[in-house]
Amino acid sequence: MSGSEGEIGSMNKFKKICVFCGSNSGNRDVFGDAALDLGNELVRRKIDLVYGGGSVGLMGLISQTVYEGGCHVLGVIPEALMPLEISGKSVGEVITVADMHERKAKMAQESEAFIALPGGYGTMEETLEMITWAQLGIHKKPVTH
Ligand SMILES: CC(C)=CCNc1ncnc2c1ncn2[C@@H]1O[C@H](COP(=O)(O)O)[C@@H](O)[C@H]1O
Repeated sequence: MSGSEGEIGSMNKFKKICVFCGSNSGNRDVFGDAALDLGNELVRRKIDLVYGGGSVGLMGLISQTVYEGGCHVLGVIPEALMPLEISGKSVGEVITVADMHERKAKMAQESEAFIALPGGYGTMEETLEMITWAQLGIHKKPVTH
């Protein structure tokens, strides 16, 4: 977790944070470590998680960490992606939506800030959309990494 200290330092004022991250674990242990660290930090600060609803990769890791730590976990996933991104059981509350656009809008609506962890094109796309929405004044929520 890097980002500006100011934003991270004031993370306590948030109750629900959306995390964008990979649906894979990546090829270096540091990516998984970052997901575990952030998950534990959210738990320590009693902050609930909003995420893409997958049980695989870094998404699975952070959602399990936050859920097992006793905070609320809300996953938002398009029905068509469920076979791809949920293997076994996902944790917490899961909302199914019609498509990717609705997913991003719902995740944005449900959270007070956004954090990007390592990930692939999906993570990049979601993070950039939140940055451009902020730039356009569609929301005033911080986006960091
Ligand atoms: C159809 C359409 C408008 C696509 C725009 N593109 C996307 N919009 C929103 N989430 C995405 C998009 N592409 C991938 N994702 C999601 O981003 C998450 C992370 O993907 P990745 O492993 O970083 O790769 C996954 O849950 C994946 O489903």
